[in-house]
Amino acid sequence: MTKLSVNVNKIATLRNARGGNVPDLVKVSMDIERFGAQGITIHPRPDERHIRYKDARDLKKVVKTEFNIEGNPIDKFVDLVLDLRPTQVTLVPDAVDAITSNAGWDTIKNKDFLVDVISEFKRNDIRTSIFVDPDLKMVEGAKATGTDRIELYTESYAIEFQKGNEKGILPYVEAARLANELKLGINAGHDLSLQNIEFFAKKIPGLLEVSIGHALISEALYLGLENVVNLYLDKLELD
Ligand SMILES: CC(=O)[C@@H](O)[C@H](O)COP(=O)(O)O
Ligand SMILES: NCC(=O)COP(=O)(O)O
Repeated sequence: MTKLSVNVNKIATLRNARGGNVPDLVKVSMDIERFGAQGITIHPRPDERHIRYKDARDLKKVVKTEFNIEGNPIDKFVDLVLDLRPTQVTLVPDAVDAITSNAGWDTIKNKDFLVDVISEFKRNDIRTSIFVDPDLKMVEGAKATGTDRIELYTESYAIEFQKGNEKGILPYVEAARLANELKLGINAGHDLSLQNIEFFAKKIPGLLEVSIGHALISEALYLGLENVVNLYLDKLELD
């Protein structure tokens, strides 16, 4: 079975828009676990525009399922992860000013760096995953870094699926087959949604975990809006 780890970055984005604590990230994360999700993912970025480093510390105290912290392993991030020891760290090579993650690692060019940082996390009993495009050379390169898992970067699959092109899955199937042969665990994420997740999970052999945030939180809004609008209307029916 594939585990669902919910990325709560967008809850923090909404909270930060007003400066208070609504919605309460810790409560929402605990509720998400209560509703059955098997993990909570956060991706603190250097500018802390959504998840703050303090959020990571607060969540560590309450998350009972798998806690996955994603990010570019700059010193500050590495220190945070070594201090909190989440279940899993996912290394993502994003630029400081990236709007969102937009590429996987070049696991060949960055091999020495990745070997160092991954071995440090593994010495501390933290499972490692690295974000990669569905490219066989990058999957082979990932194996050479010593990582436990890869996270397949699914944006191009999501774009192709949206256009009705199911063949967009093919590079992912090939990459997953190779990862299975190499005994690398397989995670996946980015732009997965209620529309495209079922086909992806059905086609990818050995898919261990998906982390989903942007679409899932948006879908929660859409699917909850009618209920909430009606709750307000009930309150306003005063006579
Ligand atoms: C690695 C990945 O694809 C996600 O972590 C994504 O980058 C979410 O980050 P944002 O919420 O900042 O877009
Ligand atoms: N690792 C991917 C992730 O955590 C969520 O990505 P997205 O669903 O917000 O695109």
